[in-house]
Amino acid sequence: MYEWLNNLPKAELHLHLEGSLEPELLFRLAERNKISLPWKDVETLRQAYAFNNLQEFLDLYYRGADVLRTEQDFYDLTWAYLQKCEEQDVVHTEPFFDPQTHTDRGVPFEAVLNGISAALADGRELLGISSGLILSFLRHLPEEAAFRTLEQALPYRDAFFAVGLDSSEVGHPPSKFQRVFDKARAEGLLTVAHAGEEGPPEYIWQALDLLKVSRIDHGVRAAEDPKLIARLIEEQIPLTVCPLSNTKLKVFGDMRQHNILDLLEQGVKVTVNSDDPAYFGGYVTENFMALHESLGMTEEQARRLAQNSLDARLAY
Ligand SMILES: Nc1ncnc2[nH]cnc12
Ligand SMILES: [Zn+2]
Repeated sequence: MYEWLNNLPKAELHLHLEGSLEPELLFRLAERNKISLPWKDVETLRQAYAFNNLQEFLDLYYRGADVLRTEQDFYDLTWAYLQKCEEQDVVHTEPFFDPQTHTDRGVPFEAVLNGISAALADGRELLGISSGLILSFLRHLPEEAAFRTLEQALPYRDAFFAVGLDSSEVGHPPSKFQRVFDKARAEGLLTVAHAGEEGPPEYIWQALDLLKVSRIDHGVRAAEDPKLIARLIEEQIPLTVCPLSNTKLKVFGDMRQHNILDLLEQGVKVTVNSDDPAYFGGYVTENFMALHESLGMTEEQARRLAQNSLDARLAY
């Protein structure tokens, strides 16, 4: 089944480039940039990947991202991810990057964007993988900081097609960023947002009504609100679901409790994605495989999930 799932052409629509930083590359970049790390080796770092919630993960994710300093680092990070895409028949990807994670440490915005963009261009040319980049704001930071990031990014408007919203969800509702997203849409950008990962269904309503998103990232807590589920089905709003992430961050206690196949059978446009594969134990095929092993996902369901991912693309 693994090979069959691996060979299924698919799109990945929820992937944080910083979350694809494998421990081996993290150590190599630390050495290249002469940064000392608190972990003695790759194995010790991997052992630290045990999380009870989103925040515990984010603390380590931001710590890991500190080894990314130069344009070449961002190129290498993105290129390594694209090689995984090639291995797993991901024919199209719409990754996120979090500029504030880097600019707040003094890394120039241009180094981040140019490194990522150059790798995505090579991915298109050398691997035949189409892509579109999403600039994501960190929701635990103030609205003002998101505005500054958008202003900084607008001169490079052609390098990304949408804005997103990620980081610590609870206590930072989409409404906090309504004006920033209004500005982004006025500039012709599309919008997406993480909502209903740890946060309540109300945050999904806000993402739809206030941020006017084209997709919801995660959205699994929509299942608690029948009216919301009816709307997602009626409007065929895609959810970019990340099964391994949800179990590693204890959104679901166990993969056997995951609701993705129930949502699929109800008619919700769900897709399968890896979120932060270096931290959660697998890329997109491993996420499909977990659904097969724990939920009995059939080949027919896998085909529908893969087709949903191709249908839910926003960048061409
Ligand atoms: N799953 C996730 N939720 C929120 N912010 C994130 N940043 C990276 N991964 C994330
Ligand atoms: Zn995410």
